[in-house]
Amino acid sequence: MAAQETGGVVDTIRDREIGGEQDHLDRVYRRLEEKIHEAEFLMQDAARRGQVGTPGALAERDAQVFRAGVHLNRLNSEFEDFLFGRIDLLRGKDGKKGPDGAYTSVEPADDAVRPDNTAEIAETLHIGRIGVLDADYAPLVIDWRAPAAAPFYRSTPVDPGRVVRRRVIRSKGRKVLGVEDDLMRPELTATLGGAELPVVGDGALMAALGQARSHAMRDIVSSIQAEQDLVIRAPAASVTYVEGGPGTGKTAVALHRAAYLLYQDRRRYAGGILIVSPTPLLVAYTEGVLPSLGEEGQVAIRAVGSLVDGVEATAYDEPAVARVKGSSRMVKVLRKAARGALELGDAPDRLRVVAFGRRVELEAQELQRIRHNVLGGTAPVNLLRPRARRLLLDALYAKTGAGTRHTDPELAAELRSSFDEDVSSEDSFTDFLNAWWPELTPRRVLFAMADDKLLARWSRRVLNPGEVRRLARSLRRDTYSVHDVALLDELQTVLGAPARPRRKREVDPLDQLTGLEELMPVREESQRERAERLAQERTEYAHVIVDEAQDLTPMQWRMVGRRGRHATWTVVGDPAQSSWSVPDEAAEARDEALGTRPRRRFTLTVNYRNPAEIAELAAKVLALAMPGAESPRAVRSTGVVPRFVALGDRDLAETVRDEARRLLDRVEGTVGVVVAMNRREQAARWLEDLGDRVVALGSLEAKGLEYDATVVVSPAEIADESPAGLRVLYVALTRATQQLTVVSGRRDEPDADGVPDLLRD
Ligand SMILES: Nc1ncnc2c1ncn2[C@@H]1O[C@H](COP(=O)(O)OP(=O)(O)OP(=O)(O)O)[C@@H](O)[C@H]1O
Repeated sequence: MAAQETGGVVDTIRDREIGGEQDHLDRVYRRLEEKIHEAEFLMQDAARRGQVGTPGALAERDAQVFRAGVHLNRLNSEFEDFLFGRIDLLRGKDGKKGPDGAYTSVEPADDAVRPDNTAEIAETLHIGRIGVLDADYAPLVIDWRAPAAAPFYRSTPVDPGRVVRRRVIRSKGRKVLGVEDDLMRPELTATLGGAELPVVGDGALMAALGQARSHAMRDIVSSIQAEQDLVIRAPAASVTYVEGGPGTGKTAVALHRAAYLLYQDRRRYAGGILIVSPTPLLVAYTEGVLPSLGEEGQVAIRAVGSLVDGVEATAYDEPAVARVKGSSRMVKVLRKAARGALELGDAPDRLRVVAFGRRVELEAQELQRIRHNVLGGTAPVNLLRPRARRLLLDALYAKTGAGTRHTDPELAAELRSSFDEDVSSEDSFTDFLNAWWPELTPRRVLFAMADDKLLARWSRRVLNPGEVRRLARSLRRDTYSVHDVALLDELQTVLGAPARPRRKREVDPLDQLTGLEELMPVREESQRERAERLAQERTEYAHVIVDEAQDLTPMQWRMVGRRGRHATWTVVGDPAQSSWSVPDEAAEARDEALGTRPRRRFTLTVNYRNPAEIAELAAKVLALAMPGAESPRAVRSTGVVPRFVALGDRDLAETVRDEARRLLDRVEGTVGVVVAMNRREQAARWLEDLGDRVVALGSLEAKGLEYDATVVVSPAEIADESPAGLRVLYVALTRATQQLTVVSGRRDEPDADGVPDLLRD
């Protein structure tokens, strides 16, 4: 027996407690199996009814297929740690139960604790990824998002509510591996079924934080902290605004909030949740979290460079160009360019048609006047084409003099309509219109802006000559940059989508039911097609979550704003990590995107990522980057101080390789090497043969990511990259969960210990 082998009383208690949880988990799985059989039976029954074919039977079949499909889909998903928590509670103030079968009151009854500080546990709840009721509707597992699960996250020794003991259960598949307890009321002697309530382990949070990191973020569902839980469960009305320093869990909280909102109101969020992330790397790092929480389908995680369909931009502009492209001054330039690009078609300078048997012409000046007239308003350029066509016909008709020849209005109207019909079917007219008022695409206009002379004309009094030159040059590249995407999106609005005949949707009887995104095996293919079509057609979302919001430029805010005009929002960010150099301008664009919706503000204060030793070093840069800003409190310390390395007589490549190799030997998980943006290709080559645990990153790509260990290469180079360089350096220094090495380049002026000038006291 394990208890005898190790010989400790503690281990005996631990084993007994693990055994108890194992019994519970076994009951849960037995119940899940029953539910799966039930669902399978329903599916078969539905299939039989389908053959009857009367309308009533078909409708009932659809409803049954739907319900059974939902069950099967949920139950068939194998979760690593399906059941992860438990709370033992005192009797509540009232005896009322909620829909999940648990008592609702948060506060204990006045007499729940006896005068001698003893109490009886009145209710035990197990918390898991989905809710499971037993055959008598008693809760076997409470969904982590249900109100009854909130005390699992909210209870603290200062404000324990009814919770006496909070337990995190670690399991793999069907086997319970361990338990970790926290006592919320250590002063109490509580009993459960007559026996004293035991306490095992020393805290689940620390165990989670110390684990090695991989290239995929893990969910934090078993260790969400109270201040984070308040954000996750904040009501969805209007704007939830969250600030917090590096590592305070903003990204994790945003993802868990998406899952929570879907649970709360699936029907409302069938309109889709959009999560905007700064880089494809962060998308890849975080996209597994929602599926692990049992949510897929309704949430789109998109990098800010991939928000426009058909474009996946990863290239970065040099800071001076990015500053122009991101600025709201571009709105004016783009409006002018969209109108100016009309003139670039190869239309002849006169329009000549044959009507009523003779030639009718419009001269260049007349055409110019018509164009000017049509463009008078602010309507989208492509949508003005029908108006341009009509004014051309008006002018041609006036030239024929036919309008004055007939006084009978009916006859005149008939004549006019046959004129319109004849002329507009003439090739000479349609060819002219196509060239003179071409259907413009955002790409075509942006391409036209790559011409210095044209751009100078369109940006007169908005951009200076140096800005024009740099912008035009950057647009001559053959790939789009991340900042170009917001320009393309703005142009789409300025141009308007050309009118297309609407595709008629086939009628789907299941449309009347909610939650269809939870796939049903029998209809899997058509459901997927439907989801894809919906995603393609979707240009607006019911809820928009912006991660790393401090980095959005004004033009990007406009782009994101258009996707959530009627949405509620969750905006998470940290001004101290902003890589955008004109924060006031971005704040203005953000306020415009969010409109006048009221904001509920939250601040996260605890750094769960960096050990205190690394956080302390980063705080020095924070003091330079944003004097007076407060660092979040690091929750743990490892005793390993950051290492400083100067080049000496070795070169940078060799030094960085050696340091990366050294860290690979010291940590189990990943190593990130952060360099200035213009060194990223070079750094990738340095690390080529060190395996896939190590990654080279440009400073801007490090956003939001984390590694067991990091090498930050030449702080001075990173800081000098742009006006926001110190804040970017702050980001780079806060990526490690265990160890940090700083390599100084020539520019860093390291002291005798290798500490670069920027990081000295
Ligand atoms: N309650 C928690 N329990 C366990 N781990 C947590 C908790 N909160 C945060 N973490 C972990 O801390 C790390 C940092 O979280 P996250 O990336 O969400 O922070 P962030 O505020 O977005 O950071 P940054 O601003 O630097 O991008 C992650 O590994 C996350 O899993």
